[in-house]
Amino acid sequence: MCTAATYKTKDFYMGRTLDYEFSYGEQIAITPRNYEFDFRFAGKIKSHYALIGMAFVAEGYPLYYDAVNEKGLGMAGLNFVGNAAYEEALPEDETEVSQVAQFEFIPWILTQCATVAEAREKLATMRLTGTAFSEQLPTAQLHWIIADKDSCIVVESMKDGLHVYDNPVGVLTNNPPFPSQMFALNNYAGVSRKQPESTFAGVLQLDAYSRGMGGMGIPGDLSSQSRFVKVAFTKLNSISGEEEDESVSQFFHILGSVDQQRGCCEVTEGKYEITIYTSCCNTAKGIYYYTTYDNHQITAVDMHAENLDSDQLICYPLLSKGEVRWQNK
Ligand SMILES: C[C@H](CCC(=O)NCCS(=O)(=O)O)[C@H]1CC[C@H]2[C@@H]3CC[C@@H]4C[C@H](O)CC[C@]4(C)[C@H]3C[C@H](O)[C@]12C
Repeated sequence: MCTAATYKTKDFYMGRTLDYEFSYGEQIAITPRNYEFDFRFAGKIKSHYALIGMAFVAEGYPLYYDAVNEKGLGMAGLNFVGNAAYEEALPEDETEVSQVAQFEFIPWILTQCATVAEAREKLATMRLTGTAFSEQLPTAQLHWIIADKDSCIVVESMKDGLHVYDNPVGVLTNNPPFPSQMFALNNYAGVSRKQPESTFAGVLQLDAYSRGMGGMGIPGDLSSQSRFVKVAFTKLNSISGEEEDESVSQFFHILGSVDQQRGCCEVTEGKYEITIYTSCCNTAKGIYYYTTYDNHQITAVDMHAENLDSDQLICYPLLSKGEVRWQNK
């Protein structure tokens, strides 16, 4: 499972958790403006917006899980198992629109679009194909969240075509499809950050004996529908200072509300899903912050500290070992 969220204070932030039972060996990858993208069907793009994000680098190619470009447009791919269905690639002369393999969808959009509005235009003239990157890396079943500081959409490629939905909460998890996830919020219309009134029945005066009782009913399990509700409530009620430190700290608390602890979700005998990493990107500044399961210290990589006119990928391995800061020895 995974969860993605957006958050706006003075700047706009976007990030995700990646929950899984093993890691591919992903890294922070910065793709500078002159790295040549050789798209499977759509040709080469030699000069483009620079990207920063989390990627598994295979044969020198950044297979992005989530990324942001220098214009402040961000995108993340999350599992959508059982619902994702892609197009078959057609011979070039049989299609008018650009064909894009699912593994190159993030670079396709982020190298060329500065805003969600521009991404929507690209989406209207493309076919997303199920083409695998390689035999060892078969097609992933994903759906995507795309956001800038003003709007947010979800893209789902299903048997009945490519859907593009407005996302007014700025949150995405996994199954079921996005419209169902949103609909489920109706079940929680009564929850609140405020203490409940005693409205159970006129004859009973019930007591709010603890703080936080307005949120009673919000699910706490790790299913994707439950995480959607939990993180939507947390995000939409979030209050923080506007400054960078306060915003980033709050962002990690938002995604922390759906953190997965080893042992609570068994996927196969003896294998447990955990939150491998949590990310938070300041989309305006191009800074990628992250924590890992064992390293709670927020670590950051700034794309603008690199030569963005280069043509070579720049990678930073995840710092995944935690450190205790001793105070008395
Ligand atoms: C496993 C992850 C989702 C985690 C998740 O959601 N786990 C809950 C399971 S569940 O929701 O409960 O069922 C997803 C998210 C992004 C994916 C990569 C995207 C690029 C690339 C695409 C290629 O085609 C295949 C290889 C590739 C490196 C992908 C590997 C893997 O697929 C990644 C890491």
